[in-house]
Amino acid sequence: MSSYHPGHGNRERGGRAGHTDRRQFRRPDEAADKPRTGPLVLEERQAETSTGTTTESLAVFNNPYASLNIQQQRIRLPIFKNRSHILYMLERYRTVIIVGETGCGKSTQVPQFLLEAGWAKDGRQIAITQPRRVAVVTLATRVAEEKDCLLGHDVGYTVRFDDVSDTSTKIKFMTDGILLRELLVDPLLAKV
Ligand SMILES: Nc1ncnc2c1ncn2[C@@H]1O[C@H](COP(=O)(O)OP(=O)(O)OP(=O)(O)O)[C@@H](O)[C@H]1O
Repeated sequence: MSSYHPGHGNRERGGRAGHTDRRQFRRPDEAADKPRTGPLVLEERQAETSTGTTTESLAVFNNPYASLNIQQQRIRLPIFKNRSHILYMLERYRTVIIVGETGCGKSTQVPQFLLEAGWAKDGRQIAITQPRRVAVVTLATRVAEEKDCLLGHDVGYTVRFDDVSDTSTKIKFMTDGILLRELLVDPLLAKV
């Protein structure tokens, strides 16, 4: 994975028509034996689910802090300096809307702030929805990497036909459709 440059903000979907000047990133060697976390999983799953070629659905992250360790990368994200404000607002109000530029850390950091503040105690889960399954898998993989845990244990995800979580999962990413399905079984989302 050392040759893969995860990124800050600029997410490029490969195959964008007319976009010729984007940076070239080397893809991980598919033949290599790699752990079940990190961008390789994303690529595998995109390849499985993509209706087009793999190149068309490749997600690339450009990260200026890639040389730092993952915790140093976390604290450099713009959202980090608002951590206490966000936790305070979430304690005080039932609904909080967070607006921030793309890549500032909303999807990957807020769930971890909540976990660190004890919101996943007593068997409760922190659920994060995304409209697309690719985003679900990417984010879960990244957060598992940041938490230094195996994907599917403390951090997991559920998309249709693919449940990578267990009963101990504390941060779970899912598609909107999966949350709706869970609402049918548990209308009050008692565990979330
Ligand atoms: N799969 C990944 N691989 C490498 N780096 C990642 C990955 N996912 C996120 N990051 C890094 O974490 C940072 C925060 O990403 P995050 O998805 O939390 O931002 P966001 O504010 O939710 O963006 P958006 O509004 O586009 O959803 C990114 O800028 C990027 O540097």
